Amino acid sequence: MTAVNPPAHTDAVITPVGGPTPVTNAKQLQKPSGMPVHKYRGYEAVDISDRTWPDNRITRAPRWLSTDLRDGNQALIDPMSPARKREMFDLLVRMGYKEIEVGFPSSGETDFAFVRSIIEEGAIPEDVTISVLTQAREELIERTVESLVGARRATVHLYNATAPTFRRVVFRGSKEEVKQIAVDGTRLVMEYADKILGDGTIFGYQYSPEIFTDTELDFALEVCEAVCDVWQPEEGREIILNLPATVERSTPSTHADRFEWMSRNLTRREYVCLSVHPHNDRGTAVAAAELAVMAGADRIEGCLFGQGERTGNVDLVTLGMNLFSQGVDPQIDFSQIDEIRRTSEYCNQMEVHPRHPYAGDLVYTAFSGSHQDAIKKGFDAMEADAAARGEGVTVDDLEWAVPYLPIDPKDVGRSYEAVIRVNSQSGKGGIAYVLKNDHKLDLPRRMQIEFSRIIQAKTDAEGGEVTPTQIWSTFRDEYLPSPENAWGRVQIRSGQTTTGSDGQDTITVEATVDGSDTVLTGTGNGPISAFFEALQAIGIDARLLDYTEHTMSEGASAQAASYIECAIDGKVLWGIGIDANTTRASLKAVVSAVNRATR
Ligand SMILES: CC(=O)SCCNC(=O)CCNC(=O)[C@H](O)C(C)(C)COP(=O)(O)OP(=O)(O)OC[C@H]1O[C@@H](n2cnc3c(N)ncnc32)[C@H](O)[C@@H]1OP(=O)(O)O
Ligand SMILES: CC(C)C(=O)C(=O)O
Ligand SMILES: [Mg+2]
Repeated sequence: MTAVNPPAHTDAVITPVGGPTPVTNAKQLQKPSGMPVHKYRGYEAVDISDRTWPDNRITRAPRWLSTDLRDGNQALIDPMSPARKREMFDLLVRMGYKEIEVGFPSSGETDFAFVRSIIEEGAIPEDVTISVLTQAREELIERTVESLVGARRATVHLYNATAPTFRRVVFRGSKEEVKQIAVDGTRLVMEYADKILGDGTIFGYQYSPEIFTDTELDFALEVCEAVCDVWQPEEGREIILNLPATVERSTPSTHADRFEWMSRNLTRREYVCLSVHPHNDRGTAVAAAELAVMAGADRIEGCLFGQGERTGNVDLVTLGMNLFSQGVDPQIDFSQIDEIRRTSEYCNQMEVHPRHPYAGDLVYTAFSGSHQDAIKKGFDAMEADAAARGEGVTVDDLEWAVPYLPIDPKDVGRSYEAVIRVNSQSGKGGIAYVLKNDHKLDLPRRMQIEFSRIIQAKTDAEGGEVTPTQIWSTFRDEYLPSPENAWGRVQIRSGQTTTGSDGQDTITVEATVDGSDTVLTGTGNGPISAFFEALQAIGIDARLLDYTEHTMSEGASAQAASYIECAIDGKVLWGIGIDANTTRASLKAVVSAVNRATR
């Protein structure tokens, strides 16, 4: 039998002659979109076939700069008020950022006053460098430097666009003229810093060829070199060259090629701090930053949760946590990620998406059955591994190995509560996890299956999520009805077992059966079989299929949980009993199953 491909761009569906299954070739079914692709062209690759970055590994944290208060702030619908700016600044300091871009002081009074306030109020720790951005225009540079008076460590960051369209459209100048803007700007920064700032300020300089991503590489290099000629970097006098993906335009790999090329070709490289500043227009800023570091970048600029112009700056939280999850200390404290998120949401007046990596509400939650099953097994295996390692070893001492959870949610201050949530996509593992985690009940596998069918019926009927509280109340009602809400034929009040010289157990149980007080007696080779015999007297034919028990806590008052699988009048059912005494627990489990059989 041969399937014949249909001509391209037709709706044809191939139906092999005589074949039972119609075959569709999805590729052949795709059609031109009709969108104006002719308006765009591919990004130019870099001639660097001997690239080395793919073999590099990131083994330590890069230098970080948070630009939440500048690039993040300039992109907000409502820029931060002074109070919100201060909250953000204090948060960044608490988290451990040592380089913080605090604003664009020449933009107006708000930013200028904010910079003054953190300097004058002593809010900047000794080891934190603040930086401020300016265009390469003299009056703006002067005002910018003025804002820094009294700062212990401060960097002026100067930018001008260098890409062809910007040369033509914005500056309406030649390459030489655009380079001159950067050169003159650098000189002016140095002159004003000399004039305005005293010796008490450790002064640094950063230059960004804006739109680096669309700038010819050799021209970007030429401008950076010209800027270095003015600043004269040397031992103890670094220059930060920040190569921004002002608009993200290429794959992260091409971006990395450009970084490797720049890193190789810069003279005075050892005195240059090469910095990457990716925006997220293609949705790949995180990868672009990581690959740029592999390609030689020393420093990353970004914002918490990817705030910033358009699609945002690169997300510093994801980058830091990516390192953490690989066993590399990000040197930033993310251990209270919800507090970081709340503060950031307050300052930016924008919500973090529930699926945001590491921080979203749902990112440590599994709804689906197979995920829940694997997660529960993962937690169980880690506990078993810790126990096997001996006294005092806990799960926290082991390498994290829970499926579907890239990190331990506890490490970022999350509880395990939300790890498993139950809806119509869930299976037994998730429900069993909730019972074990919240109520210390470790259900046997077949009982998990039985109870998950009960929950499944509920989710199918009602839709939506079943909360842990609802799971527990359904479980209690089904297997462990309280005396106040008792239902079923049999309720036991007390029981006694005696063992005869022949080894047989005789049981006497005071019970209420069908509403009447009764004493049931029976004999067997154990209390359970004796109880089964006693039940025969009231017409219940029960047979034990499986039995398991475990303690629920430690200490003298420990409760035990017994699980019993019985065949009762042709039905196979589980029951559970909880009691400090294991025999009583197992009798209660039998009653639980018996009552369910007739419910
Ligand atoms: C990619 C980035 O994120 S860059 C940072 C962007 N952030 C901001 O712009 C926020 C703060 N900015 C502001 O508040 C204002 O832009 C100000 C107050 C600084 C300046 O405002 P204005 O004086 O009105 O100028 P405006 O910003 O519109 O810039 C236009 C002029 O500056 C020139 N210019 C733009 N960027 C630069 C630069 N980096 N260096 C030198 N000149 C520049 C333009 O060519 C234009 O010149 P022209 O008037 O001769 O045509
Ligand atoms: C000012 C520069 C660094 C910038 O924010 C950008 O180019 O995105
Ligand atoms: Mg930017």
